[in-house]
Amino acid sequence: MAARNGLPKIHTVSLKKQDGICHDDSAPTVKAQTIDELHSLQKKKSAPTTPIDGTLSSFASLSEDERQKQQLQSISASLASLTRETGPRVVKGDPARKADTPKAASHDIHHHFTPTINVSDSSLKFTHVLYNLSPAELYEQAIKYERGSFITSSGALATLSGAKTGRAPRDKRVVKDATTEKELWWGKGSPNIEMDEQTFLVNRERAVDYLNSLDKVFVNDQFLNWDPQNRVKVRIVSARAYHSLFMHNMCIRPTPEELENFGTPDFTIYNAGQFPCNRYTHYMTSSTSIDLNLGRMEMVILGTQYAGEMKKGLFSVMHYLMPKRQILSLHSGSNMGKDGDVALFFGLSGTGKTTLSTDHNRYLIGDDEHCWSDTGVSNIEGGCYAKCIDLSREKEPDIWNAIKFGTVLENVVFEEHSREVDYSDKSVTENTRASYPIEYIPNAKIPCFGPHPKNVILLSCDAFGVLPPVSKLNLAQTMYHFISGYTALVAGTVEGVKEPTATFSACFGAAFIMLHPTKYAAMLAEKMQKHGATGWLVNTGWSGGSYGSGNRIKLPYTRKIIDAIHSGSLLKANYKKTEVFGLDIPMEIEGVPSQILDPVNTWADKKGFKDTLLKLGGLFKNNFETFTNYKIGEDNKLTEEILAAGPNF
Ligand SMILES: Nc1ncnc2c1ncn2[C@@H]1O[C@H](COP(=O)(O)OP(=O)(O)OP(=O)(O)O)[C@@H](O)[C@H]1O
Ligand SMILES: O=C([O-])CC(=O)C(=O)O
Ligand SMILES: [Ca+2]
Ligand SMILES: [Mn+2]
Repeated sequence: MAARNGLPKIHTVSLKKQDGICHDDSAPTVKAQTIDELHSLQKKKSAPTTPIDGTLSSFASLSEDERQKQQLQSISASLASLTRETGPRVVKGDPARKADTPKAASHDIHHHFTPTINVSDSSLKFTHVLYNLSPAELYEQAIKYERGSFITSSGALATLSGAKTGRAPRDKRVVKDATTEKELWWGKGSPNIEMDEQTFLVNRERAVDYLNSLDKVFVNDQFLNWDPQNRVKVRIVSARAYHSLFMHNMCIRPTPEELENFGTPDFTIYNAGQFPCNRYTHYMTSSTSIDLNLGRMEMVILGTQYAGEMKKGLFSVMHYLMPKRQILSLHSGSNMGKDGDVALFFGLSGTGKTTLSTDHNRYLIGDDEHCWSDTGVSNIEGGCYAKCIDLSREKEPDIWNAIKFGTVLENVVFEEHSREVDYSDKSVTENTRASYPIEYIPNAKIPCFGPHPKNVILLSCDAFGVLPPVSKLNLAQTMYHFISGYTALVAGTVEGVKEPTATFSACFGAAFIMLHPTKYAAMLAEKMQKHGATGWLVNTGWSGGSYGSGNRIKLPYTRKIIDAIHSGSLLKANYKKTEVFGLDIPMEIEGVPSQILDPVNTWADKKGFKDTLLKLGGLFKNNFETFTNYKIGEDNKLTEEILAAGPNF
């Protein structure tokens, strides 16, 4: 019975057949003749999408081939650099896949590209374009080619953003030309650090040549702004699947029909973040440079892979484009009640926009960037970007549940084997983040727009612990606090107790505004007045003492406060005025211990409270000095009222 190699011979004839009953559970064999053929069966070709309504579309008369050709030409034009004046020879698909090699693919597509005068090796090379890939395809790209990409136990894609785990505002530059010199806010306090057109082109060339040197680049064609009248078409060219998936989540995703008719983008990002800028280049002060050119409508990213630069770079562009159309751009979250009452949540990073706008009892319009036009509020984005340090299922269930397949989880730490994320782990950074499409929140309001706001909530995380948990503001106070844009987060907790430092960031987003803060403030005042919105100041920070002795106000209490604002019940409460800041604070709120509503009650050290209050008041005064010479709105009356609405002592 032994076979030649000494092993027992295997019986291939089923013995079971002999009893007349068929126990054979094997399925029919696959049709494929080879392994390659078998693998080719795994992926079904999707049917080519055709425009739904031919009369509406300018491309409707085009054949599929023609349309594909125009799309590739448009991408090629985006990637044009001096080494290849006509743009690279682009071909769709992953170079690692045999079927995608230029020979087999669209060889007819690039025949019209005549060789350039300066033929270089790069002009002979094809650039493979991975165009608007799906999350599943991007997962595969990330896991195969990008170190640090893993699937977590809930299905999210964990990634590392590299050396930079936050934005680099000091490395962000804006081209100053004849137009922007007049239009933008420059100088002290402004986020717009200048560069010239020539330097921009040097960096652009560096980024584009880097991208063109790669085997493949990712291209996302997407939209900003859910208001159909004011939609902006954006193209993002990047080198990482992580970046492509992040933008897939954060921008508005086009339907197949919208993508077919996309045409030329209004704005293009070249993200060459893995590659540094050249420090011998004029203006460069580090190896990171984020460059915005409003004339060319382009942005170049060198030397940082932090994905938030793309999101917030586009936000800056909206802060330029929208006010030109009398539309106010806002660093705010927004949600809507069952009765259609809309609230805005302003606040600097980490103050609670995402946490508090994501409310199981209300419809989420958006968590971070909005436009307020004559027709109401619209979200700029298609996704949310939540902080996930110390995230808990109990306190933030909707965000917790949104961290699933398709979500990008930046810089989190997970258990090696189970891939269970430890949200309390700050080993990589404290700024761990989750980026997910807005529809991952169960009660998202899609399309993401709503009527004019009823409540405007200014969030401040006061680590000094002297601002009341909630105050009702009049219009002048709302403007004063909007222009001040105060928060005091504590930088790092690693080395024990640290002094809180005050941050003042005009319009709760000085890093993103392009015009002088008073321009946005005037628009906000006008809109709030016209639509009768009420302003509120909510401290999501410390109570019972400054950072170190007090504690952060419990999230469930803040939620109760926000509930009372939404329901209108807080408007009817009894109020008293505070010292120094002159804020109107309620005496009671359902579900919140009354004694915490006046911060002085929570401090054991009363003198310490008063000293800290005066110290913060002084910081506000100092900061506001920059704005005392500016007029806000049409008449001087409002300006005077605003100046008087600050701390008084
Ligand atoms: N009382 C509170 N109110 C709000 N947030 C709180 C409170 N206590 C703790 N937090 C925590 O503070 C953080 C608020 O971050 P959030 O993501 O909402 O910031 P954000 O305003 O959206 O900032 P960014 O613009 O950077 O996205 C969350 O991690 C939340 O869990
Ligand atoms: O841009 C980021 O990194 C996150 C964010 O929303 C902010 O800082 O306001
Ligand atoms: Ca947020
Ligand atoms: Mn933000």
